[in-house]
Amino acid sequence: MIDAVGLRKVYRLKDREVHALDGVDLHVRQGEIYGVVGQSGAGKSTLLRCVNLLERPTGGTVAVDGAELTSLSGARLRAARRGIGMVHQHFALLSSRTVAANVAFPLEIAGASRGERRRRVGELLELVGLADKAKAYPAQLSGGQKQRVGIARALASRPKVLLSDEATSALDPQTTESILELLRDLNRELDLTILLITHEMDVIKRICDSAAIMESGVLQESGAVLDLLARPGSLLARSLFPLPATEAPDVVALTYTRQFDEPLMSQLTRKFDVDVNVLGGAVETVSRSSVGRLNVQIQGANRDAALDYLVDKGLLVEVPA
Ligand SMILES: Nc1ncnc2c1ncn2[C@@H]1O[C@H](COP(=O)(O)OP(=O)(O)OP(=O)(O)O)[C@@H](O)[C@H]1O
Repeated sequence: MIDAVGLRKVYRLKDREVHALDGVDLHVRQGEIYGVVGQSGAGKSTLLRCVNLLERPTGGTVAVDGAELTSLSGARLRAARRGIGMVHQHFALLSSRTVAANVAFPLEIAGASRGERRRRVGELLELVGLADKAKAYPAQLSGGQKQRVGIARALASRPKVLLSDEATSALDPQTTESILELLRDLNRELDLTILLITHEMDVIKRICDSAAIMESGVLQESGAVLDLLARPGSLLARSLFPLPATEAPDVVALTYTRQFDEPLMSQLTRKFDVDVNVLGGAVETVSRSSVGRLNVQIQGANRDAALDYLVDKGLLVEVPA
């Protein structure tokens, strides 16, 4: 749905150049939620702005829903952009307009009739759970409600793709949770493809199907979240499930990305006569799958056979960092 190839963006300042994007390949599939995570200055916002051509990349190509945006300009680019909605960290609402008028704004620009606008705004406010706030002004809303208005406005022109620029980072944890749930619901109900940028690992854990880790204008790793977690040395695994440092002997870091019906640890003890001691880690639901990453001390004469058994069962067995 989104294919960016070899994206580069260079800002030329008086005394130096900033390579904000340094050869980014990004492939977002139809209907998925894709999260790009990285620290401040990594290039996330630049990437988002280059995907919808709010900024023209210095090099590379961007195609969204089959249209190569980098080869378009003027009216044709504006038309293609209507298929891409965007939500912002600080909501970007017009304070002098009511909630309904904010949501209607892109429809006015697109030349929709008054009746059409009224009908569509009603549908959109219903969709984001704000049907009773149509006549309120932004200043009368909570942060979460403002973001719901931002999302309704972004969906006004029925885009297939939604770009989210840190949509939850100005919100408290509970409100964040409800906005993430809304994004997940919209993704499923409308088959909406969502590309979001965030510095919060939790956002990746909660709603993303795929993810990329960005640093210094480069995607360091990218792919389906569960595939990345199962990869040896995965940065995403280390960031989502940090394991405490340990000095204890014979410890392995175990990662698994599915639920096991059998009690693996007690099987190990029984089958191989080893001592098993879970020292730390976490088990959580990620991408609708049970994911565990644990530091486990395994000791005994048959330790190697026990580790081979875990590998055969599909667990990733690593020496902890
Ligand atoms: N208009 C601009 N002119 C010059 N440099 C810029 C411009 N926009 C971004 N940069 C630089 O490009 C790099 C990437 O910035 P970008 O805002 O994309 O990062 P980010 O990961 O989104 O960070 P944050 O989370 O803080 O927004 C930074 O070094 C930034 O200073």
